[in-house]
Amino acid sequence: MAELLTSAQMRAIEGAVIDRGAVTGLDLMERAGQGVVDAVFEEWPELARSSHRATVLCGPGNNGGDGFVIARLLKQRGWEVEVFLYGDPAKLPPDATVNYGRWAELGSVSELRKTGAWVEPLLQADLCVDALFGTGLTRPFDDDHAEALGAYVLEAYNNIFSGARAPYIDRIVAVDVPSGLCADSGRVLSAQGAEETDPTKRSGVCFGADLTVTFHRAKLGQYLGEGPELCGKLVVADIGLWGGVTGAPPVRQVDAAVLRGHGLRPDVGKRADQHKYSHGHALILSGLSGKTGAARLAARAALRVGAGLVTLGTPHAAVTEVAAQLTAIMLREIDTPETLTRVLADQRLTALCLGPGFGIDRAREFLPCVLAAHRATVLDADALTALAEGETAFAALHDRCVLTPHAGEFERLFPDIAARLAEPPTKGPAYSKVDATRDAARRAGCPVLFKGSDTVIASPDGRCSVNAAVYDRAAPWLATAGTGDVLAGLIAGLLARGFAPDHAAETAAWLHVEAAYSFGPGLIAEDLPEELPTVFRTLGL
Ligand SMILES: NC(=O)C1=CN([C@@H]2O[C@H](COP(=O)(O)OP(=O)(O)OC[C@H]3O[C@@H](n4cnc5c(N)ncnc54)[C@H](O)[C@@H]3O)[C@@H](O)[C@H]2O)[C@@H](O)CC1
Ligand SMILES: Nc1ncnc2c1ncn2[C@@H]1O[C@H](COP(=O)(O)OP(=O)(O)O)[C@@H](O)[C@H]1O
Ligand SMILES: [K+]
Repeated sequence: MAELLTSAQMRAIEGAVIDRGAVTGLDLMERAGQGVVDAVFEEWPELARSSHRATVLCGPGNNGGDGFVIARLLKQRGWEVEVFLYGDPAKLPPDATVNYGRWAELGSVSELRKTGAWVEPLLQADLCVDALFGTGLTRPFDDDHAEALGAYVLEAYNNIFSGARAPYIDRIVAVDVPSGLCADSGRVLSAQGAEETDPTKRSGVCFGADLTVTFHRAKLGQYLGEGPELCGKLVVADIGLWGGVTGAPPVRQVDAAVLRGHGLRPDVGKRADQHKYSHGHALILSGLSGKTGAARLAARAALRVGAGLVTLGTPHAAVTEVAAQLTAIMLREIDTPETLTRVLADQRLTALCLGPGFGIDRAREFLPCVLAAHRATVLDADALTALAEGETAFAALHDRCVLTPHAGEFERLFPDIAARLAEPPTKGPAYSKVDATRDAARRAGCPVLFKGSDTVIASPDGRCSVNAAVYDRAAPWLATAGTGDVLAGLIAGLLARGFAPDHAAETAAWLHVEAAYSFGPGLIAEDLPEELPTVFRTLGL
């Protein structure tokens, strides 16, 4: 189980190990610098074969200290190295001061000025080392430097609005975090109101990288928001620290190990002595005629993920349409909330799914009855919109519900939280999608799965995980109509099987991306459930 750390958690882990006298900050800085050099040669083996030219940009804190170590290690290999410092050498923290001194015996340090004298060497370098700011970034670049950096970053190499990159610098490695990116939120810090005077400052300035080498554990901001794109590729270097987060629940990265813990074991959690009713019965409520596709997708996903039985609760007018397209999935006519209440008297129905293609008016009508049933329930799509309208319905949410909003639905459900998340981040650590989802889950009293390529799942007690489809798990072809309905169905199927709501959400989100990744480009929503058997087999589940 991988924990994703905040800056404060990383500092606490480092501090605890140093306090025990097991290692010094200087040792850690040396290992960090070495870790970056090793990762650079691993990524670009051509650089290891002979000496080259590097420009190292150092900042005023320990990130800059790492930069001085890297400069020295490269110089010792015969490289031509130019070092620029942003800040006053007299104000460097102690370990960075030591490494500044060690470097000063080998080469000079120029001031990183607004004049941009550093831009020319940077353009000619084979490697640019960004050691300006790491986990200590607390505010956006100061105006004068932002001007120089901004002009350069935006125009010459990394246009963060269009994502276009000019091919000026071959290789940029970020030490720990791309400078300008908040390590906790994955957001680029920007000056308040800057966009009013200068549109190029709207998203702030960040030094995007081809490779980011972080230490001990990945940081949250490397998996959220703009983080993955700006990090390029992410490598975690072991610098001999140990220990994890204490106190508050850590944010975990969902992975196969987490899933096994949730019950998705080699037999997919099923035993030979069990029968279909041992694996639960999911009821997916379908929309009206012409709108039944979403619920059918969800139902198929629920069945594929292992629910013993799946029934589509279908309005009378849509029965023929739905019946024509079902085989293993069962059908039950449900026209009114009263009928639903009668159907739910059968306690073998272990999970419900309301929302996909259901229609907002009908969702409004059915929601009270669905919530009153106190079953494990996924609320998605139209059910979320209906939920956002009524305080009574919201108050009826219980801890066996799972809410699965995309950004638009999240804004409708939690307007104040969404507004806070939308504010330009001017200070680090900035309010993040993790913070927002945790706040939402606390208010709702049930797990919330906030969708996106950086899906966040939070529970009311603060437990939280991230299922990010980024780096080597990127599956942008998931952004196609109906994939959200499949996700709702996967959660419903797992709830039916008895998974706890947060475990069902995590497991479903992970399988959803695995299935998309396994299928590849060209994917449409229908393909996702059909890809699950391959995913299970590949994983040895
Ligand atoms: N925590 C750890 O265990 C380790 C940390 N190391 C390095 O230390 C870094 C953290 O060091 P620091 O906490 O000193 O933080 P940073 O080096 O990231 O920067 C903090 C300094 O920059 C200033 N600052 C922040 N935002 C600024 C802005 N916009 N303009 C001008 N100045 C600004 C702060 O006032 C402070 O002086 C990590 O990112 C990593 O590179 C490594 O040496 C290895 C171990
Ligand atoms: N770029 C992306 N990378 C990975 N997953 C994505 C991306 N864009 C969307 N998704 C996922 O696809 C699904 C889309 O759901 P949703 O927006 O509800 O669509 P729909 O209503 O059409 O089913 C979500 O699970 C979301 O996390
Ligand atoms: K950096």
